[in-house]
Amino acid sequence: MENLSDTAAGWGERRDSALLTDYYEITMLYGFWKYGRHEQQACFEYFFRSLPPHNGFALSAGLEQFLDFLRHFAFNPSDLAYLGQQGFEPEFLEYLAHFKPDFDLWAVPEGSVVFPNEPLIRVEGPLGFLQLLETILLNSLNYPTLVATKAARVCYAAEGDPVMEFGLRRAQGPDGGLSGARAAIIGGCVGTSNVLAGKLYGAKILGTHAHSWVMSFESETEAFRAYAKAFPNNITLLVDTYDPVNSGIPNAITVFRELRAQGLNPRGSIRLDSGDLAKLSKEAWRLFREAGFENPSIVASNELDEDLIADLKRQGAKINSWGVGTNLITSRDYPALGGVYKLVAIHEAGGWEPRIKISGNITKITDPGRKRIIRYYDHENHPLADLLYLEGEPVQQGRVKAYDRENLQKEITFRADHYTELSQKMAEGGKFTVAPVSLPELQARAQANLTCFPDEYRRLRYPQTYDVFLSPEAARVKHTLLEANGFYRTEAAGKEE
Ligand SMILES: Nc1ncnc2c1ncn2[C@@H]1O[C@H](COP(=O)(O)OP(=O)(O)OP(=O)(O)O)[C@@H](O)[C@H]1O
Ligand SMILES: O=P(O)(O)OC[C@H]1O[C@H](OP(=O)(O)OP(=O)(O)O)[C@H](O)[C@@H]1O
Ligand SMILES: O=C(O)c1cccnc1
Repeated sequence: MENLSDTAAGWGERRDSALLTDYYEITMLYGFWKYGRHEQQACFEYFFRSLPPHNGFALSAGLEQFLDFLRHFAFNPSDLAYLGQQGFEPEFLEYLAHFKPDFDLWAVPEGSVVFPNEPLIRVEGPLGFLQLLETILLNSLNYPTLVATKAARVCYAAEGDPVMEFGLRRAQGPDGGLSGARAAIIGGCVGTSNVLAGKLYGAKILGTHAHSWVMSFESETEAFRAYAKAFPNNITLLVDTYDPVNSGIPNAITVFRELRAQGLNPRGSIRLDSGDLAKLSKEAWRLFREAGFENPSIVASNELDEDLIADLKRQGAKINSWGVGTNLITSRDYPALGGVYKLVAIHEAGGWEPRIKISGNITKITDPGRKRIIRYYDHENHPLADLLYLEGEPVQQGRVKAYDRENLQKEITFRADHYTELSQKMAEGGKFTVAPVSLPELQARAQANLTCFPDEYRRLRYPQTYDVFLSPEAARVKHTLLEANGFYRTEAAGKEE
């Protein structure tokens, strides 16, 4: 197996990633090619239908990984040989060998606050190629968006205290550990314990030490002293291997005092990883202050999540730094974002024709047409609502008329001060028109976007629902297609005579 490369996103450069797809994408591509339909222009959009429970928003992430995949997309000779063994004919393999991706792409930048049913990516190009993109696009976006969203909640609960991402050891495989760490940083974590994520993405690497370090020495003090000698300027001592109050904390204080006696100026930093974190942190705070350490750093870890952190805050815990692993990187309470990729328009002789997917479940009926997302704000720059406009439709200003996605009869009007467009054009004719953005910039962007939203959308329980509406033209087209597909027709009751 090849190693991950050391470029910004890494795994996109694997030479066999064109096969990282579901088999049916390739059989459909074959079918389109066989019937000469593969070059027909189509438009697909990526969106998710619902937020994780209790979430008022999501934070987009993973786009760079998808773009990296696209930048390197190619079928290599061994991929083609493998597909040949599966029975695909040589002419098809020849077509794949010279596959030149040609597409236009619009996307909401990473680190944006987004909501259900918004087209986070819109891609236009040959039907065959766009179909092939479905699986890898969903795979690239769904998980990072979930983890970035979770991280934003965890950091919100921590009220500005630094949160370190500690999840690699319990992540879903090496790639979960990597893309999860990247997403956690976008969501607000100050750094990660994942060293490769530091190298690949420029994430800050951070850490303390394990219980095994202490257990490997004859005494706890000896262990602390040895660690302090190796890293005199920056240590956090893990104090719960034996007995935090009677042993770990006093021994850590002894070692920090020794550093002081050597002329150093340690803040005094410990990690608590078990027991009653509120009670122990208060006790540690008191003992450090009595020993003349005015502002000790008290790190907590142990199966933390946003609810537990909020609860510890409520209890007045004297914790000022958090290490969060498993629950964040696995998004344990909601392990998959159900993002989907749907055909919304197809280019026929007369131009673009919108397409709709009908469902008995009204929330699953798609919004037809090639769309843009417009976010409206009030005069204090607080977002009011997002509207999905059709491409080419004029954007309303001032008094805005909008329609409920599921009940098109319902018209909503509101007054807006200004608006922004969320999606940006990122590729034209298969060529990328934007450069990758650094991880610190993505984190800063996410923070700025999040703080635009008032607390009621961000609180951890029963957040206010943010509205996503259809524009007048998007609603009209949806209504027309629903009508054409018999959606409003009701079956006559009773039997025919
Ligand atoms: N004050 C507190 N309020 C609420 N939850 C807490 C508090 N202190 C700790 N917890 C959480 O309770 C859970 C259980 O922690 P606890 O230390 O009892 O078990 P443990 O991990 O098995 O400990 P040990 O390693 O000593 O066996 C953890 O998720 C921990 O973060
Ligand atoms: O609880 P999480 O949120 O997943 O955070 C990471 C956990 O991983 C480590 O424990 P582990 O028992 O693996 O190793 P240790 O000996 O260093 O404690 C660490 O001490 C945390 O408890
Ligand atoms: O550095 C740490 O303290 C750390 C790293 C990974 C998992 N748990 C803790």
